[in-house]
Amino acid sequence: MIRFDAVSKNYPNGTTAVDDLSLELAEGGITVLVGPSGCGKTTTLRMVNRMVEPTAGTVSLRGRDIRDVAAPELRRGIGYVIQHAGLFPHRTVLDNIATVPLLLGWGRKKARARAAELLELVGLPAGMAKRYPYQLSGGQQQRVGVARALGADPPVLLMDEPFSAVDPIVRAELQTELIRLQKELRKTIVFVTHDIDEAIKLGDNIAVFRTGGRLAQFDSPERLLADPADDFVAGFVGQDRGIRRLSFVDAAELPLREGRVLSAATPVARARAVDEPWVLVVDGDRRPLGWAAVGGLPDEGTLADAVLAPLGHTFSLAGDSARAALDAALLSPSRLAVGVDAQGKVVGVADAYELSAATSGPEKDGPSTSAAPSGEVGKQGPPVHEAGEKR
Ligand SMILES: Nc1ncnc2c1ncn2[C@@H]1O[C@H](COP(=O)(O)OP(=O)(O)OP(=O)(O)O)[C@@H](O)[C@H]1O
Repeated sequence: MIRFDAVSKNYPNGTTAVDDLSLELAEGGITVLVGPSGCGKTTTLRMVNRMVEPTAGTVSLRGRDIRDVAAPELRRGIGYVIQHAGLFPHRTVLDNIATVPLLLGWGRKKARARAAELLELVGLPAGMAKRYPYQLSGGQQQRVGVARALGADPPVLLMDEPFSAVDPIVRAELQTELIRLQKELRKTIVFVTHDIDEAIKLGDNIAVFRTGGRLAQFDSPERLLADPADDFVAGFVGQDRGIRRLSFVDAAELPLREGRVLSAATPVARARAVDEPWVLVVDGDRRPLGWAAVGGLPDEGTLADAVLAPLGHTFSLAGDSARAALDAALLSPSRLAVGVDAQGKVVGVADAYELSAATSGPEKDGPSTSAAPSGEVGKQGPPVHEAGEKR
């Protein structure tokens, strides 16, 4: 766990880069520092590995004041990834990745074996090992940068706008890759970005800074979207936060109706009795076949005789979010979304209005239950801000 206690950084020219920051970053989670240019994100990050020394206050790592640890020793436990990867141009990919193990005196063979392992871990083919950085794309270089930072398996990873220099598609791939890696590695990651969407996608917790190096809000992405602390945070989070909040609501929690789901063997008279403009027709196994417009049903027979409108997308109750459900409803001819279980069998349907009610989600003023890091907080000295707390 990384903790900032009343930390400030003032430069001799009078700039306050970070102003009285108290913050506790959860172990094994991704904390994103986000905010407009010049708000002190990089300075905050660099105070963790002593590239920048605070003017006031204390930074501690797992309960130990980092000033008590010699900088080289401290940095052995902290990987560092920067924009443009910062690879050594005259060294091969493999030697770049092996840099830290070699510095630690692992011996060439062991260091290279570790580097080959890491190359695979970050999703690059073994054939790239002998290339030089200029022979790689920007996205591949960033992957090598991540592999190099993981060289000595450090528990902490500092990432300073690592994906900012690549195009949006590669950037999305790298973000997904980082989420995959993190599931496996459980590092304590501090990630700087000025992109709120990246912050929301990656962060277990997000610290939003305002100009002048002041913390505006520290919260989980869900809470940030649901309850921004003030107009600055609301403006920074963006206009469509209502829709984006739905990404954090599990589709399994949505209210579904079963009455509008009828088997193909149902007589049309019974379908009319449902008194809804559309019914969903399913087969004997509850697999969806399509939509029947009740006004257009034949006079007699069963729903098997009806002309069905195409089903559109379904959403899965075993893994999708409410956002996928709302999308399915908006694209459906019936404006209803079809929820299926892991086997693809229909559980029920929900309309767009009911789905949008899911945005009323978590309580407005209570503390976050999903992401607040635990630990000894605020026992002495100034209050330390945990995720979920309003400033
Ligand atoms: N060595 C320095 N001397 C004087 N001022 C500095 C120094 N380093 C940073 N600053 C100032 O401190 C403030 C915070 O800088 P920092 O790089 O931490 O911001 P940032 O939020 O990471 O910005 P960006 O998103 O543009 O990278 C800025 O006003 C910057 O100009």
